[in-house]
Amino acid sequence: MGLLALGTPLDWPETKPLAEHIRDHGITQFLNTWKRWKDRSGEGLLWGDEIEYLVASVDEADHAVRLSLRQSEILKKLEKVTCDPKLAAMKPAGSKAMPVFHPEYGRFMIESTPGAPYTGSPKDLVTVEADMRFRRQIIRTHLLANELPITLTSWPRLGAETQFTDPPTFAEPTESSSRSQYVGQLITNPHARFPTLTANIRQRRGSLVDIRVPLYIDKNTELPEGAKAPLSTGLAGPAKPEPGTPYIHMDAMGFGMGCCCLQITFQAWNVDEARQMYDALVPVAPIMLALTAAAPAFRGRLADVDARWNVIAASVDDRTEEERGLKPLKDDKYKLPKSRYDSVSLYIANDARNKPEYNDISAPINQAVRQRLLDNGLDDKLASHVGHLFVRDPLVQFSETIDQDDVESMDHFENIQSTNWQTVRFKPPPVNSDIGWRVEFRPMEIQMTDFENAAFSIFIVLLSRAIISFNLNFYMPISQVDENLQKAQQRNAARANTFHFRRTVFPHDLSTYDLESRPVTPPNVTTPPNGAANGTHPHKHHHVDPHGLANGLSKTHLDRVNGTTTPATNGFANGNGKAAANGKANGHTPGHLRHQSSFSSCASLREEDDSGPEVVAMTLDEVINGRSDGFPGLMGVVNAYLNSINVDVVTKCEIRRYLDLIKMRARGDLVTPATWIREFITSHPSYAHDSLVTDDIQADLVKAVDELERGVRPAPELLGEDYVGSGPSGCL
Ligand SMILES: Nc1ncnc2c1ncn2[C@@H]1O[C@H](COP(=O)(O)OP(=O)(O)OP(=O)(O)O)[C@@H](O)[C@H]1O
Ligand SMILES: N[C@@H](CCC(=O)O)C(=O)O
Ligand SMILES: N[C@@H](CS)C(=O)O
Repeated sequence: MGLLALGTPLDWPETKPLAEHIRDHGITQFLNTWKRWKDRSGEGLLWGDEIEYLVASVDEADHAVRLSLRQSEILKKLEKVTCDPKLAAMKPAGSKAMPVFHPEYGRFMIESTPGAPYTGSPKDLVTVEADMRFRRQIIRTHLLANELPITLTSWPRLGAETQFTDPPTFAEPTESSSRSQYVGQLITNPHARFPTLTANIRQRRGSLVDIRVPLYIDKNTELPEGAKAPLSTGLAGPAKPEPGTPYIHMDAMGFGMGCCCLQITFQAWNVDEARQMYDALVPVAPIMLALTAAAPAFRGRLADVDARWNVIAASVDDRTEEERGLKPLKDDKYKLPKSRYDSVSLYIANDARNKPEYNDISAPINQAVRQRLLDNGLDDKLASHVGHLFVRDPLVQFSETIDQDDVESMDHFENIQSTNWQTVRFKPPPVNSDIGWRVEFRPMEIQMTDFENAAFSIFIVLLSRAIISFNLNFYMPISQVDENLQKAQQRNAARANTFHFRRTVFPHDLSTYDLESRPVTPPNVTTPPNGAANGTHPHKHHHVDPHGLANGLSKTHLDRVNGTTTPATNGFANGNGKAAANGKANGHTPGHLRHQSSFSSCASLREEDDSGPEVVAMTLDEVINGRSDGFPGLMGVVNAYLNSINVDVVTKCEIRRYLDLIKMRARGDLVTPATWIREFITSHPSYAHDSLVTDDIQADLVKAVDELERGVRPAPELLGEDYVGSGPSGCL
């Protein structure tokens, strides 16, 4: 969630003339931070998740479930959680502090974060689910008896024809900040930031936002009025629906920013590591969007997409007609190919592997900003990144904070930064804090259970460790990443689509990797007792061992990175290539997903074959679980990382439960939440094959989602046979 300052918000005509002042001081603030932090190392990996919830209000008499608008009252209660001794006594053993709850855009939304960031130690990773469940439990106990905390990405009937909020709200097309014909002011968090963002986006754009999602056509679907009309404006990115495609229309920021996601923020050792991690995660973002897809319905209708991304992109699209290329540039400065909420357009690492040809899409840059940063000693890649963010205008400014102390504040910088909602965010250190350079991973959709939310968080954290430890190379042209982001949202993308991905990811020339200059073993990971470790290895090593250990890395390479390697004996991967093939894990896989689980999907890794094209089309299964040509898959590199560190047996078993979910979903053995929700809707007795999600269907869906989360409703096709809600994992 962005900057929540207090004050008197300015409307768009008042904000616009301040844009240059805000940008100018924003850059001064960034430079002050840069000077303080450019050579400084932080404490290494600390990370945290953000979980967004919708609060549902059940009306048994009407057989309807609506969005509860009691965000403020609920948050007021949740603020006191830290000092409630009864709740403190219930805190899970692994959680370091009581959780924190935050407001979000929708007046029906709550966000939670852990009270203190986690480390990357495997023991810490396995506490994440309990912490998430604790947070949900706390919310649950602060709701009314008929309210439920639900982690659905999109509320199917937001903005639909019959009442969808509790208390009832009505569209006020001449009054509300969005001017929507479907939703009223009261769906928006009343904090000045949110109505002001909404109104200023609309005013800057010069019209209401215009969101068009392809409609899922069933045999009795009545085509909406205008279905045959050509689309004049619409979604960011290349995969717009063709003219005449029937679509679901939405016209307010709340349709997008009222969606929920799962975000992960990592702290890096230093700025270079943050830039490296950012770049590596850019191509991973669409993959994880496809794998977590959970939004098949909007405004009471089934969509022909499975994910929220384009909806939010269009919901905050403040570009004028000139900027959107509909008119020649006259009053505006830039033609802007993307909305403020969209995919990353530039890689930023100062790395020889970040080649110009990978930055192959139009990414307008504020050249004055770029030049100022260059003049102050920044390199071109970072200067261009900031210059690219700073083509945008500020959207929310308070009259009290126009003049700031540029040494003590980052607010003007954050004003622009926090309204550039990209798939990955590079976050400079805050002022007056020990927090260092961070990277936020933002594409994932929220999952219905905390088991899944924990699984995806843990997977991404482990992937980030693998990226850093092995200096992985995921670079591919950004145009192909963008194509993937569009494909990721298509219906059934996880199972049916292919995605561009790089085939060779391990560094073949390690001379690009300066092992001497920094520690590469994350500080919170147990260093093997006999390990020399920590990046002080003197040798240069140039090739991945053709004989390939279980994990696809040469022994020498692992020795360099970790001080030692014991893949065959540490009980993780088994090196014989059989576990993945026969579907059985290392002889002992108790608990959840037991029937099909295997920890070491990397077991059959071979030497990467670097002949042939760099980037190829892969199924999601291949991107995650690897290919027979030696591409290890994202799971392969995660396993290789885990093989390279010491982890006790119980912790390994716990981690395996989470990784198995990812592996099996990628393989298509388990469905995505979007598929599960779509099937629930289309097989509901009240569904008339007309694409409509009625109150009746939504009521049953929301109850089912709650039951699923609590573990009282089995859904083996989504969660595996052994999912037990908050019950025991079977690993002890
Ligand atoms: N030093 C740290 N390093 C990494 N993550 C941290 C650190 N401190 C807190 N976090 C985690 O970062 C996550 C986001 O917190 P933060 O306060 O940055 O949110 P935010 O400013 O609202 O983010 P955004 O608006 O970019 O989504 C939380 O999960 C929090 O636990
Ligand atoms: N809820 C938004 C993210 C909001 C934010 O940037 O904090 C999403 O689903 O992506
Ligand atoms: N919560 C997001 C979207 S409105 C922000 O504050 O930036």
